[in-house]
Amino acid sequence: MKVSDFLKEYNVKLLKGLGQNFLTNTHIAKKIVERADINENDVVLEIGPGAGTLTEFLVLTGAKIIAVEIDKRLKPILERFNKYDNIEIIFVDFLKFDVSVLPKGFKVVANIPYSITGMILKKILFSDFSKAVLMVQKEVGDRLLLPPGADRNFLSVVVQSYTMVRKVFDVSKGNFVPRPKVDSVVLEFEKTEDFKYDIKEFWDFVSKCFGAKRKTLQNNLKRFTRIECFSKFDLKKRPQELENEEFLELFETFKGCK
Ligand SMILES: C[S@@+](CC[C@H](N)C(=O)[O-])C[C@H]1O[C@@H](n2cnc3c(N)ncnc32)[C@H](O)[C@@H]1O
Repeated sequence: MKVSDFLKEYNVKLLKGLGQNFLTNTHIAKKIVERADINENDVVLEIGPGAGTLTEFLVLTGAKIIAVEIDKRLKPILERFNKYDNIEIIFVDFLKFDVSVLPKGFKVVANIPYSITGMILKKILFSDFSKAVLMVQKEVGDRLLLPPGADRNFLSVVVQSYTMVRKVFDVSKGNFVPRPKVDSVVLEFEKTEDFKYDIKEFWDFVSKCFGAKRKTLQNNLKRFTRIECFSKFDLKKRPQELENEEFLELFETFKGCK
């Protein structure tokens, strides 16, 4: 059955506030799932299965699928997966879901609700995931990939420092119901083994460095640390101009500066 048929049959009106633009193109869903390179020993988290377009392909991989959906109205539509024993659908707000119950190295595949992208990324990055294939709003995804000098934000720095992040493909508005105002992009994040810091501390540090993006590093740093420690850096630069490696050096210096 098509997504629109499910919605009609179960009389579900999609809610903008929950980012409910459901993917209708099954070729795209298949390609997203293939990109995650899933085998039957994997545990895969899906955030927001919606009407189950991605879930259909996830469940066929034979991996253990944990799908976390906030909207209980979708229960009757998702009940068709009850016939599989490798899927568990949990109706709860993902932001309140305890990801520590998932085994180390779990994967994430999701077309996420765009209004909470930052919070979802934070939760994934702070978890024991190994790889995530996520559809996000195109503008947000493209910004995550920006190199130094461009209009990037603290999330671009954190994500590029902590993971190998790559663009998979663009997805245009016409592939969803209802049709959203924005285009989308699928990104792949692979955790790198060589990041030697505490990701939570690094996230906090980079976010503070970008506190006032238009201001110099000096002006940002002096609000929360002793500026004398950073004499070897060019603090006249703005945070978005720094190379990722420079941010790591800056963080190293910050840690030694307390
Ligand atoms: C963009 S839709 C994607 C639906 C489906 N995966 C697809 O690709 O068609 C986002 C989904 O996330 C769900 N959602 C929104 N906020 C959520 C939250 N905090 N926790 C879990 N699911 C959420 C929505 O109800 C919706 O099903």
